[in-house]
Amino acid sequence: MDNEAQGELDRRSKRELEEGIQRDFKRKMSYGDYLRLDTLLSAQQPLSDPPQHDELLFIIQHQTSELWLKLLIHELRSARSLLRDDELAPALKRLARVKHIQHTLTDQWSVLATLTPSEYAEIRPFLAASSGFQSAQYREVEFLLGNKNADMVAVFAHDEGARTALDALLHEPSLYDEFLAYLSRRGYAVPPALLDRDWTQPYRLDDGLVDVFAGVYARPSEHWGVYETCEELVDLEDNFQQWRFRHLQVVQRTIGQKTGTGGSTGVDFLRRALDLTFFPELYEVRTRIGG
Ligand code: HEM
Ligand SMILES: N[C@@H](CC(=O)c1ccccc1NC=O)C(=O)O
Repeated sequence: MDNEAQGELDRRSKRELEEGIQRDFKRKMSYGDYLRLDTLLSAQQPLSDPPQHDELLFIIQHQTSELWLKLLIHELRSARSLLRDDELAPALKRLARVKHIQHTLTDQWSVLATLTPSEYAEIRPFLAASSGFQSAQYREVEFLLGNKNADMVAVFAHDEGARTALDALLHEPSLYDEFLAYLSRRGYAVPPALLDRDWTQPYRLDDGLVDVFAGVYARPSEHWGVYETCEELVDLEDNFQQWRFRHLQVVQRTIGQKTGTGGSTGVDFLRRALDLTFFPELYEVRTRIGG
């Protein structure tokens, strides 16, 4: 083999590091420093005894979900505040990202679905009374989207930070409330009762608002930005329901009809969440379209 051929083989088996590549991080911030990986990667503390191989999967599935929920909250808060400032296009940009995060959250169920009922049964006793029902960030997302339920706040009495954050959101307008206020400022005939209501109460369908949306959907080209936002919101609700449904399927295949560690009936309780709707008028208007 000639030298050139030898060199080509070398290049294919090992990549030489370039001169300029940084190697000394004694006095410089490294990748791990910036991302606080020491903290992040020391937060997986399995409890099973004897150690169960699959507990790390269970922990990481939840921790990654909580990280994505953190970003969802960040984006939803920003979208809500942009709407408040009449910045519709930037708000829509935020919602586009929200939808991708939701897809990631839903797709990652397939990883946990590899956990068999027998494997999960080895971990479950160590979970005690803890449950995803106690996810503060999940409730924050629900509140931001408008699924207000004051009873949820008491679940966080043990965690002052979480309780305060959730209680604040309970008292604030949701993303949908801000959209309705935006519509009103733009001259749409949003019923006044929707613009000045008790934000802590669950949102209830309003026929007058269905009329407003019926006008938008009858002539999309005359209401393009609003029409587009309506459809983005429907995508968000659709995605949220897909997550709920995948959760339900994974719960069904791992614990069947068992009651939950959080104290609920389990699958039956979770199935009732599929009846919840964030934006009822945007679904109701569909029955009316096209006569
Ligand atoms: C083997 C996997 C899982 C099982 C068997 C399971 C089971 C359950 C059950 C039975 C409930 C009802 C509350 C209770 O009584 O405990 C519940 C609620 C919940 N779980 Fe899971 N879960 C699993 C994985 C996850 C994951 C990965 C997440 C992601 C963060 C999650 C988030 C939630 C949330 C947010 C609720 C509250 C839902 C609601 O209020 O409608 N769960 N889970
Ligand atoms: N509720 C689940 C337990 C559970 O899944 C869980 C427990 C601790 C931390 C997160 C959990 N995930 C979702 O509910 C069960 O009843 O098996």
